[in-house]
Amino acid sequence: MSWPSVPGTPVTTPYVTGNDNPWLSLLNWVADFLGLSFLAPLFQANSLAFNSIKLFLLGSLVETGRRFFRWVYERFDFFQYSITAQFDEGDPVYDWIILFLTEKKIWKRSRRFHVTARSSRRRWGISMGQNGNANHHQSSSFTSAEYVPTYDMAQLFRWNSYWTETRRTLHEYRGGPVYSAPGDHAPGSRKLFLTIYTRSMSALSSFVDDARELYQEVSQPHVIVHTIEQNSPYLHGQIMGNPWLSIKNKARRPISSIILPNGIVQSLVDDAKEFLSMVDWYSTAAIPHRRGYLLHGPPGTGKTSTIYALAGELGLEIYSLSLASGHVDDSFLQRAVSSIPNTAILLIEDIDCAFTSREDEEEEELPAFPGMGVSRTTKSGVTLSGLLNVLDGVGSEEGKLFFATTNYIERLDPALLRPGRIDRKIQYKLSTKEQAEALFLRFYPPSYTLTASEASDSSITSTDSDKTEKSPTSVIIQVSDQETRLKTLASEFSLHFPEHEFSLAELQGYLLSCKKEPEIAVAELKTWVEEERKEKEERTARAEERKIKMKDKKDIKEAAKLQGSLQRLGILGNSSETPFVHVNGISAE
Ligand SMILES: Nc1ncnc2c1ncn2[C@@H]1O[C@H](COP(=O)(O)OP(=O)(O)OP(=O)(O)O)[C@@H](O)[C@H]1O
Repeated sequence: MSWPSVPGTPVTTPYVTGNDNPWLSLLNWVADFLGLSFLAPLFQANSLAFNSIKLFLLGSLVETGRRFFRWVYERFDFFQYSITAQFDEGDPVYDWIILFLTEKKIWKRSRRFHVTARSSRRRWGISMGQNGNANHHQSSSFTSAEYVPTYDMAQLFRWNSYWTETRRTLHEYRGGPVYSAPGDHAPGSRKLFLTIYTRSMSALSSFVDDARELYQEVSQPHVIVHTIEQNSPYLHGQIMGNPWLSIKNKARRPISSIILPNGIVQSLVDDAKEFLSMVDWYSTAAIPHRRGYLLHGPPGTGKTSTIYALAGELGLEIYSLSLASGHVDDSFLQRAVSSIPNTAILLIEDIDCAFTSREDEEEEELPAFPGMGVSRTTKSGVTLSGLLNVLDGVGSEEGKLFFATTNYIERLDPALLRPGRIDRKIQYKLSTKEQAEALFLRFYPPSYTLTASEASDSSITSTDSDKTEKSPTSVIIQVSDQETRLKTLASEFSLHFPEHEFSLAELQGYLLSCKKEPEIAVAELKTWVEEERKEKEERTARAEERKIKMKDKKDIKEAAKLQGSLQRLGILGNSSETPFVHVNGISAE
């Protein structure tokens, strides 16, 4: 093969003619073309330079071809035979998919597991039975460990007759790669990639739908609570993204277990249900689709419990945020709220902690309710205007229920309380007699409670006669007798219970001390009340004492400041002549 000579270039005689070697001919021609014919002597057949250049050219050709095919593949649908989706941790869909993978036993080929003790934190792990069999969901075992597949290697499986592949990325954060289990707290974000080998987009959406349905089914007995951990790098602004990484499963609490007077709970449930069902009305009336509730009152009166029970009743997930941390600032709050999915509950507990005025700081040593002890003020990085912007902003719309709780409603700015931000305020009070009676009856269900004779016999060693089987009729008569007895005891209990003095949480604590013995609970109520009163009085006295001390310290500081100013102005003589400042027996120079 011979290559044409380049016009205008002197014809040189190649050191070796390329007649018998097309590569050599090509090289000589290229060298001539570029005016580098002086390199021709290097191009000898089988020389090192010749072979290297040949390899280089071959590699370049292959790489160019690969890039060209990739370019064509990416631009023309016809060649594409897979769909890849990315799911980011913190987003609810990520959880749906991880659960789905666990349920479909994709983990079976996994060779890496993150093993932890089982807790309320949700990880979608597998607990192994003694025989090595795996259960996917939370089993009742308290002690079992949880095996969470890391999904760090690509896993190929069949789903609905499609070949599907999943892979989780290894994320890097501060000097090194870190693997962590799904649903776990870890620095940095994790991503899950799902590839379905099909051209049909509907395959992906039905995969996600299947995963969502399974998630809803599995989550039903729980209320899911999303929180942000205190040491989260998201919180400290090191990483941007969805910060709701800590997820907890709480046992669902029936709404009927919340004991409040005057049908408050039912009216709250009706209100929230109506709100959720009126999306169209809100959009027609051009009103942002959100609703705010403030639950206020003494601690232990059931504010948080009401919100959790309501979330269970409505099937909503809770995104709970504390503004008390100094690390939460306006921009973080904005980011956190805007990454909450539509139709969810945003809960801010103890909202008063965020903004404490100077007067409040001085007042803070005073207990808000008798015997409550001193309140502590926590500084937050969130400003009132930052919070108002978030509540009014785009991220807070779209079916969001906003709940805030506080023990100090008087500390809240009126701007926060205006309708549109807080639409309903519900006051919680210390327990009434009716609440105490209802709690008593809830505490002693007839089937769990010892009959009077059993209670008195409980100390006697059991004999064979105890084990004699009772007929069903006698059991029914016993249970109904027991009910009557418990009702009588409950009304006696409420008769001796002092109204509006104790919270239901306090009463619950007392009843827990005599779990199965209602008679004892009634008999010892008076003693408990007296002891509690004494303790509360002591606590209040201590708080008062502390308050007086604080006030004195403040007065001394101010007096010393005034004295200094007077000295500087020459109104008082030098320090040796200066009288001491005395306040309540405490003195300062
Ligand atoms: N009204 C109530 N109905 C049923 N249980 C209640 C009620 N009030 C308190 N409890 C019980 O007392 C405990 C504490 O209640 P909860 O945390 O809801 O009080 P809270 O008002 O939110 O307190 P805090 O203001 O300190 O956050 C819970 O275990 C709950 O079961």
